[in-house]
Amino acid sequence: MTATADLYDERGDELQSLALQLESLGGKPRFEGRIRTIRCFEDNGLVKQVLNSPGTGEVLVIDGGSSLQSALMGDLIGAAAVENGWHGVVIFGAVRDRAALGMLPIGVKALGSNPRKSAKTGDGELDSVLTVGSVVFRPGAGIWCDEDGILVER
Ligand SMILES: O=C([O-])CC(=O)C(=O)O
Repeated sequence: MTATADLYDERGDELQSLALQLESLGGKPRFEGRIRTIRCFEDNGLVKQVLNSPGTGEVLVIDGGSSLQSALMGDLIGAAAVENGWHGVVIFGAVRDRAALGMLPIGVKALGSNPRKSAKTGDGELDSVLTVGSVVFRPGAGIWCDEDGILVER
């Protein structure tokens, strides 16, 4: 994968760059793909459902309202995402099972972690346009993540 810094030098303002600092918590610090999105709040029913379905080459971006009160993904959902071909998950919220997630061959970026689980009613919105940290995440747009940060197609 091209480094995000080189990609930015090539494409410049065609790309949005996320200034918000997320932690890299998956086994793959570098990942890219097409965006799918979920908006939810302290409820990961929809996240569980989507990552248990085919996501070949895609990156799920989750706007969890930046809540760190409960985890939106752990090692079981992470393993399901690997099985289903997802390239990565970017979470504006928390995960749990940090140590296990770090061993999985998938990209995970998140604000942090909390061992407390989320509700599972399935409340939330699938594939809407998200705006987080001044970056617009459109379903189908390209996203590139590495140690330097996150770039998203406009
Ligand atoms: O089920 C959950 O809420 C998340 C979790 O712990 C896992 O994915 O292992």
